[in-house]
Amino acid sequence: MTDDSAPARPGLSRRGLLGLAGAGVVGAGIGFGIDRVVTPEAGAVSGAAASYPFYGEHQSGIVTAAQDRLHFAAFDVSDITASELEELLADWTYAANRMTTGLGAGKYGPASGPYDSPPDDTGEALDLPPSGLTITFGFGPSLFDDRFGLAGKRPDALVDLPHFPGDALVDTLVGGDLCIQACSDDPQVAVHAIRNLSRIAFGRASLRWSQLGFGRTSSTTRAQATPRNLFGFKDGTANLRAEDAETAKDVWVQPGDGASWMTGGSYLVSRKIRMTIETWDRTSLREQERVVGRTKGEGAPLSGGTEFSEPDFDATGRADAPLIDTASHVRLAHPSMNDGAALLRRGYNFVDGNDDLGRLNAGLFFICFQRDPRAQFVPIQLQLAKNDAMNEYLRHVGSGIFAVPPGATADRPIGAGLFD
Ligand SMILES: C=CC1=C(C)c2cc3[nH]c(cc4nc(cc5[nH]c(cc1n2)c(C)c5CCC(=O)O)C(CCC(=O)O)=C4C)c(C)c3C=C
Ligand SMILES: [Fe+2]
Repeated sequence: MTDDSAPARPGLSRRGLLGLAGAGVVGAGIGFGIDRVVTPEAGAVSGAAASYPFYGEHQSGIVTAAQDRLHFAAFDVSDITASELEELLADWTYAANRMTTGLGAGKYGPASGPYDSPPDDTGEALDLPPSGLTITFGFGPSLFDDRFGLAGKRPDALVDLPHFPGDALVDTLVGGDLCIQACSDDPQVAVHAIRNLSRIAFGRASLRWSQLGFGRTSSTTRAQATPRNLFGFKDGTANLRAEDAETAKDVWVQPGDGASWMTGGSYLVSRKIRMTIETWDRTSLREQERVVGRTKGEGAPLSGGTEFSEPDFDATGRADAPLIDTASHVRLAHPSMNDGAALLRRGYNFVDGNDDLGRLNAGLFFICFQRDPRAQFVPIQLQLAKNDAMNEYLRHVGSGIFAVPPGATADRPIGAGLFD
């Protein structure tokens, strides 16, 4: 469908224009013909046609019903100026807004526009509906060093994560100046989004590391059934949910929390966690359930009840032993063990081929959102890293922390508050 109705880019740079159209010259008025179909009512339809608005008070992809696929990317910003960084964020905003409605990244589309220039969209999503695509942007601690004059804008909550006991982080899987989380129910749509945003960034930011995920490992709304992780257990049962009134205070940065440009934003922590599934698969069901603290079939707490029953950590069985083991994951991650702290989890399973020993390189790409990582992810992970029986089957190899600013509007691109 012909489209030129997307909101104009605020202050579009010549450089950005070139990036969006590839490396060539953009000719005015040529070839507005081929693009994808706009979904009429964002969020009102489900399935492949589902579409969530990019613009809004908060970024989408946080409390949005978790989609089934992920492409996550961390970028390093090149040797550019602060105003070129601002232009990059404006160009990303423009393209992200289009792609989440099912349009191509640029106004011409993959098979139109100036014939002697590269197309402004790569084309692999041309015939595909938006499939619930959300694109969520974040800023890593390193963005606030001395390169862009942003040191004074670094929120106190955007801490450098401490070294946790047992961490086996690999340098090439850690950090990043910027991140983009693309989620969709169609893997090709998520990959198309990251590919095009990366293409638009050419010369301004480059990929540092990236991760594909399949199979969500959380539910973020009450309507969603609980999925399973690669240990075969239901994951996401006790997650924060979009509909619950208390979720907002645990997820969104509130006025007075610190850096005012982050009000309405959130903090994302990512951990690439390798799961030694071959060892797990040789472990008895009794031991698997002891480690998790829930039943494998129903996902009910070992203290009894059904999936959504509250765990009773005081309940005891034979010889007065606690029914939910003191080292079980569920007990140690529970708010009652962590000063009331809770997380909105939004992770994905991954399998990245196999290692030299013939074991699947599999695990969970853990993502969580929160109002303040100093009071949420850090203490919970410290507790787990020290005491969790699950550690025997886990290895944390990648890590990232990012400030996720509030949502953009048609005239205020993502991260505009950094440059006020
Ligand atoms: C620091 C936070 C967490 C990490 C890292 C983490 C890794 C991890 N978790 C599972 C599997 C399950 N986790 C479950 C519950 C759960 N996990 C965390 C936090 C982290 N998990 C929290 C806060 C909770 C909820 C605790 C509660 O309030 O009851 C469960 C049980 C089902 C559920 O509630 O989701 C499973 C199963 C894996 C495999 C893993 C690393 C690979
Ligand atoms: Fe967990």
